[in-house]
Amino acid sequence: MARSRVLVVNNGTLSLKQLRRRFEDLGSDTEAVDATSVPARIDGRYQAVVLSGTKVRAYDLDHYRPLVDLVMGADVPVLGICGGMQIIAVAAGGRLEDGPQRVGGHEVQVDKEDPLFTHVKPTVTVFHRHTLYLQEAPEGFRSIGRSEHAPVEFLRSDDGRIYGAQAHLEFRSDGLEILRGFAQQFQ
Ligand SMILES: NC(=O)CC[C@H](N)C(=O)O
Repeated sequence: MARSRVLVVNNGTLSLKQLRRRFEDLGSDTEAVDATSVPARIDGRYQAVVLSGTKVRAYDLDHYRPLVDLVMGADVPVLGICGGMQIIAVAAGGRLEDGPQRVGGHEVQVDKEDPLFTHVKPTVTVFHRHTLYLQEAPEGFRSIGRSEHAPVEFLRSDDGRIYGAQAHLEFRSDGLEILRGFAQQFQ
């Protein structure tokens, strides 16, 4: 079977290489583009879209409009990592809170019944590197993971096509197993 192709949107993350590498190890080819030069449509060229983390502290939706239009209109699975999840949440009307800086491994309780978490236990340890966080899932989404720091550690659209993770799943073994759960939805 031909390898699936994942479009990795680089929003300025420090860990683009690791993120691409994880999907390549899981059996997909990856193509990286900057947020400002995403294609207008998927047109069957990619089987999934992954949004990397960011460096910014506020999201100018005009800047991200082409990316948001692509994500919302696509017919393939989407995963937003850290700032990538925040872009999706803000575009859907969510509000980000300013928290203390959080860097390192932290425990998160996840909804085991979701296919994203097929390969992990109900409590995972994942790597965080962020300050902003979501207090509430925006309309059309719900939280499928929470911690003592944030009530929305993982986000899922009501139709199950769009996922978000506040943690950098490209690090730590639980993160990789969650990426495996995501990859199984299109591979
Ligand atoms: N690593 C990231 O993607 C950071 C996201 C966002 N800028 C924050 O500080 O929360």
